[in-house]
Amino acid sequence: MTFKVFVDGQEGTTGLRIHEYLAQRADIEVLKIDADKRKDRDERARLLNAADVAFLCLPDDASREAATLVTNPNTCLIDASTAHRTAPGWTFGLPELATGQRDAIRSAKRIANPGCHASAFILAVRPLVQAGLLAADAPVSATSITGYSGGGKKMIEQYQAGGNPLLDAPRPYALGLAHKHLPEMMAHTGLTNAPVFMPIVASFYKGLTVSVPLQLSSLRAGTTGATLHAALADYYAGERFIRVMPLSDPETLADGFFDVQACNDTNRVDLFVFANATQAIVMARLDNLGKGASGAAVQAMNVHLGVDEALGL
Ligand SMILES: NC(=O)C1=CN([C@@H]2O[C@H](COP(=O)(O)OP(=O)(O)OC[C@H]3O[C@@H](n4cnc5c(N)ncnc54)[C@H](OP(=O)(O)O)[C@@H]3O)[C@@H](O)[C@H]2O)C=CC1
Ligand SMILES: CC(=O)N[C@@H](CCC(=O)OP(=O)(O)O)C(=O)O
Repeated sequence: MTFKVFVDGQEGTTGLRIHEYLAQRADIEVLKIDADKRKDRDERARLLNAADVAFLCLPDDASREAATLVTNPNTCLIDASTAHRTAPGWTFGLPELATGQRDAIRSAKRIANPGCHASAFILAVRPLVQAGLLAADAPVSATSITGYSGGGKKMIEQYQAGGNPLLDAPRPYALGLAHKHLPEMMAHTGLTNAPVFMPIVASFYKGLTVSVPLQLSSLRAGTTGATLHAALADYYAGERFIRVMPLSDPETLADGFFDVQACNDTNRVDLFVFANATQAIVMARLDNLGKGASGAAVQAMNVHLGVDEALGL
């Protein structure tokens, strides 16, 4: 059986990466739009409605517009943008989120995929809230170190043009404390307060790690690093794309330093707990263009179509 797939935004960073995944597949027929028509509303509408699955790899407004163009009840939209991640009628495209999420993705026709920072944060924190180790109203903070491809074509051009010494150093941003991923981070972890979240973009292409610092005394009485680690290991037992790394293991570091790029070119998320007697840091590492975007979108398509979730990478 062959499935027809259209990528709206095929020339963008996420769209191009999805095409690379799809090119390896014998079960997918890619519907291509002519280069000069890629922003033509009628032609996009025609292809969106001809597709079994259409990926939206577009800015938020264009994604919202694309959703209004679909009249074919068979077309399943998988939106990589921020537009629909907490919108009613849309299913969150993170199969590992909770029991039942795969079934929800399988039956949904509107799937909103998580943001890259949000994927890492949610996968690290939700099991701790669900196990009752971290109170839903706890004050949580997080940082994220990300490669510049997370900023899409414009940011990639800036970094690759060279000549701007400001781009040589890591740059914290979203210091208005209102990053666009906060609503999905709250909605899908169960946290009732927005985390204090500071992302940092640095001069490397891709790779991302979210770190969540925790005082053990602020967690459920008696919680240790081992308790946190066991909660994550239990939650993700059997998940092919999630690896819970050994507790506080120096072997997972390179000469004592954490490697933010070690999940690149995979669809994997590595979860870490580093702890001492009083404190812990929970970390989640992924490829922002893999499990953070394009890999996750193809995985959601596979779950929806009921085909093997393997991505061939
Ligand atoms: N990069 C990443 O790591 C991640 C990105 N995302 C999200 O995925 C979406 C796409 O991001 P990304 O690929 O990085 O962005 P890019 O800027 O690299 O690509 C967006 C593409 O959409 C095209 N486009 C813009 N408006 C329209 C329109 N009206 N009709 C058709 N095409 C249009 C652009 O055209 P043109 O080439 O002319 O500019 C561009 O090719 C965004 O919402 C982003 O937030 C999600 C997770 C991670
Ligand atoms: C470096 C950088 O700018 N990264 C982007 C997130 C990329 C991502 O996950 O995308 P969407 O939520 O847009 O889909 C940011 O922090 O806004």
